[in-house]
Amino acid sequence: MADKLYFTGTIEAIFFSNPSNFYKVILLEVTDTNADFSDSEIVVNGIIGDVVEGDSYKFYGELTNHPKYGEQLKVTTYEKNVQTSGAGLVKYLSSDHFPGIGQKTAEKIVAIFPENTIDGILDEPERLSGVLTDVKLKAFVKRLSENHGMEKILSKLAKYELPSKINFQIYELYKEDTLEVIKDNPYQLVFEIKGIGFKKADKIAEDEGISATSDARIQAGLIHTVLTNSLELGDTYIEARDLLEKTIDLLESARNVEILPNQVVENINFLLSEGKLQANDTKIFENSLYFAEDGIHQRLSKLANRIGETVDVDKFDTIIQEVEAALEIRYDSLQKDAIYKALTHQFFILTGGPGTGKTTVIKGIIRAYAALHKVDLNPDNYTDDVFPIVQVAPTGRAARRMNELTGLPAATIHRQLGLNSDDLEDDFGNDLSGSLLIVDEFSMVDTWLANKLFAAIPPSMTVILVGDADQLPSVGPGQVFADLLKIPDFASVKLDKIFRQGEGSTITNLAHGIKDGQLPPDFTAKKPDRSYIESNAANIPNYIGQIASAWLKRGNDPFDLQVLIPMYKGVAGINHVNKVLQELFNPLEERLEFAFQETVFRQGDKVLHLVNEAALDVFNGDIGEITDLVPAKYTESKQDEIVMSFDGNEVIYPRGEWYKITLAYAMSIHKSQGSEFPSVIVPMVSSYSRMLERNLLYTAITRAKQSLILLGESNSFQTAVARQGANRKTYLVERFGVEVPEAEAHGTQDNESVETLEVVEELVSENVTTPETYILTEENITTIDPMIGLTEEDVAVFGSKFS
Ligand SMILES: Nc1ncnc2c1ncn2[C@@H]1O[C@H](COP(=O)(O)OP(=O)(O)OP(=O)(O)O)[C@@H](O)[C@H]1O
Repeated sequence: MADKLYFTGTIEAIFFSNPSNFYKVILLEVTDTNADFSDSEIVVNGIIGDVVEGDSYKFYGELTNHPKYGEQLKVTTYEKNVQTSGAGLVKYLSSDHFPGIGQKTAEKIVAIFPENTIDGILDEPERLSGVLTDVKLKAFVKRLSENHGMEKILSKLAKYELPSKINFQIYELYKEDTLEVIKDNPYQLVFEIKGIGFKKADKIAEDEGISATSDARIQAGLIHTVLTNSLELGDTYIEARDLLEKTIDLLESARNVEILPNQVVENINFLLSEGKLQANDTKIFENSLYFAEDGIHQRLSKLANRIGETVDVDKFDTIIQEVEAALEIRYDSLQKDAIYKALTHQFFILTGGPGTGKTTVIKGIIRAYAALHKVDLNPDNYTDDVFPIVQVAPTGRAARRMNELTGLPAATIHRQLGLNSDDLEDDFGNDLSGSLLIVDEFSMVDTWLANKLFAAIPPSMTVILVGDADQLPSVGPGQVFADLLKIPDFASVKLDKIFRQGEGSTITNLAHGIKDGQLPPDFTAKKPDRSYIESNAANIPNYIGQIASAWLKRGNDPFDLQVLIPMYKGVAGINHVNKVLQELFNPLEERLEFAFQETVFRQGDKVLHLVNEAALDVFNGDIGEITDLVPAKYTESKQDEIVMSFDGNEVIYPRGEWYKITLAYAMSIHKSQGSEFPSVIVPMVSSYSRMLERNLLYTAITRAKQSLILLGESNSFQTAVARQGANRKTYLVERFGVEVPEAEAHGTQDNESVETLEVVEELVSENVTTPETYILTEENITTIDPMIGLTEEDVAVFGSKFS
């Protein structure tokens, strides 16, 4: 094997340092290298620990050639380069690194450890007791291990072949105990280090000779199974029987060993007795989910038990008449009932499909509430006090829509609570202030977030949850909205009359049909606002390309056309369709583009934000536009940077943050929840297989505001409508003392979280045409198989409103 490529030298400057992941960009003055490299300096980048400017290091890695900045070293490992010669060592030990050690003392130290000086001191510091006082020796050894311990430990960690970023995380957590922890119980890593799963820890344990039937292994397998089961299926618990079976499966297949069920049961009991798992009868819960469900139960019980306001019927009638006059509308009796209940209960739930008047009712509730409580609805008049009406939604787009429709402030739940990150379990954020809370799109809120939200509600606040229970459940575990609707103690109204019908919308009717399990016989017929095109999976990208071309030809805004697809991979998957649409809507021309993983980003691209970033005011599901690409040499971060605008909010991400965005010409149906688009294309083909479910199709279709094209195989649409996703297993309803029929209480294995499937899909390579082999360019779009050519009429559905 060839020698590892290295560069030794002094750090001249640290250009960039990201404290959260140790990514650094460094300028190194080269003193030695085994590479064919003639410059005196090189830029070194990668995951690098605490290095000091002016000190000397040896970096190993590979040379990469940056088109603009030339050769750079991408670091895999590195070590501190301490001179081993006597004079160099004396100089080092008497340097500023070690206060209190002068040249004479340094010489004495080197005399005691002439060879392997640093390791020698660290291993046997007591040998220096004649040279340094106890106090000085302690301080010296501490400084020395701070300077060298990290590299030493990291170099030992290298044998486990974990990514260096994870090695740093491990070191950060355990410091000098790192190697001991890994040797004694590597399974601890599974629970404490993000990025280490059971299988990785198990591999380390095997290397360390830990028995495959050890209790530590079984316990780790159990906890892993309980949590992954919830993340994959969306359930908040697992039946003990299933836990036993799945854990034995995991433990036996990972290390080819027989695991005795009795031992697993003993360990379940042990974990329960230690409080590391929770149980209700035979239902076993991961701790955070158990306590979140319990928290929701306790908080809502208190809220719902509080007596609401009494409102005199005549007075209500007068108020409603005023509201109707102001909004120029006449509420029907169910809508009026909803407004009345909202005013007279501390906790109220409003549900209904698209176009049934949820927003219209919310507007009514706000106005009636303001009239009843003499609330000034002009937020500008509240300079000292908080505005009493708090509107929140789980996504940025949904919050913005609330704001547009009601004209009053609205924020994401994360922002309102001051939660900065998605994954800080214990971060409960701020308490809310105000007297009326309205939460829209509540079906998207998972068990964890619901608990945090309810925990923040002050006792006197009136709470209204709004949503559509027929949409997809939350991505995270639970089905809080659907569950709360089953609890008779809670006041709720289900709106079912479609009001949008009168406006010539057939999309709304189609959506209601699908929700009720019926695809109308005319679903393939051409309507003013929707059309249907039959296509197999392979032709989907071609059709989408043709529709998009026609869309452009008509002078429409590319951002108004949204493709919604259930899967990422495959020829008809999101990734491929995004490439097709990017080539069409935003071809490269003579401009710059930045490559990132499988994607390229260009100025003008439509991008989707994938995580919540409350500090920057961008959230999961937000759609933005790339407004500029700035090469590293012009940026302070010394990394390439992408500048984006999310509805006017400018966000700049250096390369290290690009995993938070992706192209958005096509996006997953899950990510589209809470958003609406003028025109939507929804493909459905049998290759989406298990994803085909009624609430998935329903959610996709209800995103379309003005026009919709259904594209695919009619039997796939039929399958989706027929397949009703099973209920998730949750214990929330029972906590309120409500009995749940057996059939409903048990979800089925089919109820696999689609989001998880999407993630799994990204990991498992499929035997399908890869996007690379199938990129459509502008030339070949026009030479698409004429058999599937679209007629003008086919695409007219998208043109009518603009032409
Ligand atoms: N009582 C009513 N009389 C007449 N029109 C109504 C009535 N209620 C609602 N509408 C109209 O129906 C349309 C849909 O109402 P709204 O937007 O409130 O429904 P929604 O349930 O919020 O729909 P979506 O969930 O699709 O946004 C609107 O144009 C609204 O003005």
